[in-house]
Amino acid sequence: MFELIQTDKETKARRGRLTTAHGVIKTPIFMPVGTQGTVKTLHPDDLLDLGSQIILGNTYHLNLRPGLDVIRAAKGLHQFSTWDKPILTDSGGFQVWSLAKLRKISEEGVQFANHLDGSKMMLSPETSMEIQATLGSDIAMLFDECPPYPCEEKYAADSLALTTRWAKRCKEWHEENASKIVPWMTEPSLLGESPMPQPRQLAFGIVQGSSYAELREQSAKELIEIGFDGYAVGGISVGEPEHEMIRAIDNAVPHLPVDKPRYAMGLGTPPQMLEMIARGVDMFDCVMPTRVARHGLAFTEDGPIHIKNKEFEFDQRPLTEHTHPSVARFSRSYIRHLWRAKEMLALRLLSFHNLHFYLRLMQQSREAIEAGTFAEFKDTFIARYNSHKE
Ligand SMILES: CNc1nc2cc(C(=O)NN)ccc2[nH]1
Repeated sequence: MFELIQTDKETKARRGRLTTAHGVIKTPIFMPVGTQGTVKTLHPDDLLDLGSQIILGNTYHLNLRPGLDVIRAAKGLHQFSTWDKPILTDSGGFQVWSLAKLRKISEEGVQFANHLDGSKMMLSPETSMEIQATLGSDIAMLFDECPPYPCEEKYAADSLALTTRWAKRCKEWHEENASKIVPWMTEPSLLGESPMPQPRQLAFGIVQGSSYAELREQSAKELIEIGFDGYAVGGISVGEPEHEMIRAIDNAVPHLPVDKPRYAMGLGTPPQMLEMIARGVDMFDCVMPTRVARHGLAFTEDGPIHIKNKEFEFDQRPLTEHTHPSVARFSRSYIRHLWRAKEMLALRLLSFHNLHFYLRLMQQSREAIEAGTFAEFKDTFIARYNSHKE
């Protein structure tokens, strides 16, 4: 599944290829987030124009709305959304913690009041994996407990022990049932040409352990013992300071197998991603590029800019000199006008631009690793990006 192509000499950065049923993914990679089956404001063709190789969907949201019957009738999320390249689905572990109310965690799973109408729902290792199999994602994430930050060591230890027991149940359910439920496994014609000899849904483990080094190591080792196609570092980007986030990666990644992908969940800013790539992380997902676009923020090589600022009133330059041609044709002055006039095109242009910025940064990182210049690329990019910080 994962071929490690090259490891940088000065850092732990690496270049790889992850083969999934719907396509081969070049890493390091950023995954645009399509929580409810769409990357907000963008058409699947926009994502192809941007060079997006894989997008993320959320089990919690899609199970809640439109619900499994609708997804099943459409023969899975690829058919439903018409995105026919790879999809990774998160398991709902994080959303239950961050979104739902009145959570009751038991050995069985998590009971909660959903964020839409407050009615009671339940997610368990088995139901989460069944939802992900019905969605037919290429990569399914195990159902875990994402501990709050900060939390006591005892809580973190008990939580990771639960996550490990749940990981076993996820793996058992997945091995037994995925091939009978994943639409493109029960009906191979849905998949067509695939780079995978025996196309199957991959399953990734999620390392927890909060901010405790020995717990992160323990979680990694227990998940490796169970055996997954890739390993995510979870329970990060949950409100902890940046140095804690980086420490969590330092405490987990060295214990993960070199020949499997590492995925930092829910992360992060351009500098944070480069720091993580230097530590051997291969995959990222974050709502930031599309979410901050909706707040009028555009990423640039000199740090983010708020397009509504007066300084751009007469600025005839494009958002950045390397932005996508379909955005470069518009001036900052025009996009500022659209934003202030509450024109929907502003949201689309800023979302498109920010995703392009993130995906181009990954492309530049892959090229720098290949050229053996990643350390210099990282330091130069971060220095310029932070130089304009007030
Ligand atoms: C935006 N921050 C953020 N942190 C995350 C953590 C997880 C996790 O631990 N899943 N089990 C998932 C998505 C996340 N997004």
